[in-house]
Amino acid sequence: MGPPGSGKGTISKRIAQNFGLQYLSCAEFLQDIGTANETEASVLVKSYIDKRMLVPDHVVTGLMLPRLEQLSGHSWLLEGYPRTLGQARALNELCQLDMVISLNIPYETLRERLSDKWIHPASGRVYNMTFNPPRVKGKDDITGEALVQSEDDKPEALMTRLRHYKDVAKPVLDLYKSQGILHAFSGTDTDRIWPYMNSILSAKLPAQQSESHLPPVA
Ligand SMILES: Nc1nc2c(ncn2[C@@H]2O[C@H](COP(=O)(O)OP(=O)(O)OP(=O)(O)O)[C@@H](O)[C@H]2O)c(=O)[nH]1
Ligand SMILES: Nc1ncnc2c1ncn2[C@@H]1O[C@H](COP(=O)(O)OP(=O)(O)O)[C@@H](O)[C@H]1O
Repeated sequence: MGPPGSGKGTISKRIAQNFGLQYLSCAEFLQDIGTANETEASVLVKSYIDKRMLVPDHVVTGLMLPRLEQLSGHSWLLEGYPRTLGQARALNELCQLDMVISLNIPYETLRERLSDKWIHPASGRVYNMTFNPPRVKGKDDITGEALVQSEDDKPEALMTRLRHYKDVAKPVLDLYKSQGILHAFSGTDTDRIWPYMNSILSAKLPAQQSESHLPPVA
């Protein structure tokens, strides 16, 4: 968990790779559904994503939980789910989480990072012009296509997203704190947070697993 731009995607991929976990990003999963063949669910999901609103709890949960059930027998890392108390309660019904990670990053750092963030819309690949720049300025490393900046990452939009994040996340963080599974990390640099996170995860997680690919979306 963490506010927009806190580095959830960046650090999740690092964790999944280092510990051999199946990685599932809720936003990417919903994006794939929204762009898949037209079904009732895909149209609904797309309509919320396009309005930059959270997909209603019962819809996102109805999609995520069966996906997680497909991963039973694997160890996984979820990014961006649960985001609301309703989603957290639904997930609790399915399984007991081992650990919840929360990133506390100062506002000024978020603002600076996001003003420097560029994405490749078709794949969702994310770049930062100082932290992880593309090989060729303005172009995606894999396809060579143009990178764009999101309206959502401009300072005015960021303030609104941040306020919204705090309101929605607080009860979820409180729940996980009461369960004793919340680990919060504060800092301004992913690379400085990483060694602490790595040592806590190393103490909790069994030896690395070898899996690296998710089973395909059904
Ligand atoms: N300068 C700098 N940029 C970073 C650091 N960690 C991540 N970034 C960049 O900051 C931006 C946000 O990182 P993400 O991993 O996309 O963060 P997120 O929390 O998943 O963001 P949302 O998808 O907006 O919720 C990206 O452009 C990253 O490349 C860091 O330590 N320093
Ligand atoms: N857990 C979730 N619950 C509901 N909707 C979600 C969830 N995760 C992602 N989404 C949908 O996917 C979109 C993109 O998510 P994300 O990349 O995390 O960006 P944002 O920070 O704008 O929410 C959201 O605007 C929302 O429509």
